[in-house]
Amino acid sequence: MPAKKRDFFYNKAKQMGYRSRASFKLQYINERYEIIKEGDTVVDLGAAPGGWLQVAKEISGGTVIGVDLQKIEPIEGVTTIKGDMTAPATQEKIFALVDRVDAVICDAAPNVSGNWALDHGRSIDLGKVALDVAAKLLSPGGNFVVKIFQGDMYDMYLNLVRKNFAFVTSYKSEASRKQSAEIYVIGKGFLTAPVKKGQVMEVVIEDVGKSGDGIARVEDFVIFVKDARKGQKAKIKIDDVKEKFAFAKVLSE
Ligand SMILES: C[S@@+](CC[C@H](N)C(=O)[O-])C[C@H]1O[C@@H](n2cnc3c(N)ncnc32)[C@H](O)[C@@H]1O
Repeated sequence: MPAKKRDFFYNKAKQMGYRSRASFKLQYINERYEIIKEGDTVVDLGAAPGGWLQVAKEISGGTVIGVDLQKIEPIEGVTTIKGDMTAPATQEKIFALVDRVDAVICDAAPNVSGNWALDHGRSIDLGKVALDVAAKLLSPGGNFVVKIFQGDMYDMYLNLVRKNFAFVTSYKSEASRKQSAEIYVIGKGFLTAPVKKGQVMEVVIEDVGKSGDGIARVEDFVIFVKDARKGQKAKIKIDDVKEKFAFAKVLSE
């Protein structure tokens, strides 16, 4: 972006009380794709200094959580976590605050080394973590935005997102530098399994297969239940979820 235009966005952000030019990117994305709606719960990964958090809070007015390696100066009504989004301990802190969310947004960027292949790889790694966190947190139909530095793994990443969302597109905002290869991948309509790992639920065992595992169904979703009897009304705990299947154990009857 020419310096003049960059200054324009910088000054506009300052005038409007936004912490970064990046605020406008999320505004543009949301105007076009309605990622965040009023009342939504939103998790923002790589959120410092907080420009996206300010916009997310303005739009949703609901629960908004921001995570970053850097400390984020307080924003009214927004909860922040200082930590590495790739670390399980940080992710646990998010999961402890919210059960399901409507949108996961991620503008995280690796420290740029100048070696494009390396920076691209690191950006893809962050993008995969963001997708993983989104898959654990999003409600069915939830939305996702993630920044990626383009490169040869971009198509592979886009396909990963496609597997998880009903509608996937990409967007390069005007506020992004023209020559930069950063792009926002947008996923709408999270396709989720109706059960989650760790969930305890009651099911009726429809049948017992040759393996000895009982089969229960929730919507189109098949749950294999260890040591179950046909016709049994079983209280089960989901151990694992893989694509269209889950694996579970019967809890005490
Ligand atoms: C472009 S800035 C985000 C700007 C933000 N969207 C805004 O509007 O203010 C990218 C952020 O990603 C963060 N980041 C990079 N790697 C991270 C990681 N592993 N965990 C958490 N944050 C990370 C950086 O610290 C940096 O603050």
